[in-house]
Amino acid sequence: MIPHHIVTGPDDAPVLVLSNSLGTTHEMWDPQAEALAERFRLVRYDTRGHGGSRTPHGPYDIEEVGGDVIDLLDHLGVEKAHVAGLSLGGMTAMWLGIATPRRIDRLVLLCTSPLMGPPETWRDRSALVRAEGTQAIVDATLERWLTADYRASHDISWLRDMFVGIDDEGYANCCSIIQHMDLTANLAQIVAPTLVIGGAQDPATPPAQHAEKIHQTILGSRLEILDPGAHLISVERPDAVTNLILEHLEA
Ligand SMILES: O=C(O)CCC(=O)CC(=O)O
Repeated sequence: MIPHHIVTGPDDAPVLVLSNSLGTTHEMWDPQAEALAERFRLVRYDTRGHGGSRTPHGPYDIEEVGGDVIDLLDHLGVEKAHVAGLSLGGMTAMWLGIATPRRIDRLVLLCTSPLMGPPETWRDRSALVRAEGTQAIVDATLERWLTADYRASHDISWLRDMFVGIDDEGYANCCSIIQHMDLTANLAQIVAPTLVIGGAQDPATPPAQHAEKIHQTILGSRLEILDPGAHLISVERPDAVTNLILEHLEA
């Protein structure tokens, strides 16, 4: 399936695909988009079940959301691309690095995990969202996404609106991806030069259990833990994330 996407930047520049997290759209990358599109042909898309993309019958698995990126690259006539993804987007990026190494140039993995258990959490969350909608979990989600200091000092209504605007069934179907996904056994197969970014205060993917393990497993990867920073690190630390991405992709 070709997901809804937006392409900006010069046609002849290297391609960078940005993959969104659960409960967001391509707009989560707004803080990075302008700077990155000066140097890359920037492809932002909405994971299936989110934003402008369709919500096919679920549940989904990691092969399907990864396959959507391959379909998108084929559709755009792109042979090889850099991919940066946050959380679910990072899972998609890791799967691409494992399954289709010849299509992937460099990877940036932000606040993500090859195994984000326990499975019951995801089963229960999808059931709750199917029953009561994303509205039922928006407050708790925003607390995981951003530190208390950030929430107190910034207008985050755009993120709340984005989250409650996500299709409930699409959100629930994507919870199933995380519920069933385990990339740990294959992670060491990634050969793409990889930057791993964590948030020191991320309660969803605490760096000691996730980012550091990814870094230890992917040979030659670079690890950066941003402090302060919670789960939606590209929003909370926009300039630091943009600069790290540029440094890694242009090295
Ligand atoms: O952000 C993701 O893509 C998956 C993890 C998550 O849902 C973070 C949260 O707990 O809200």
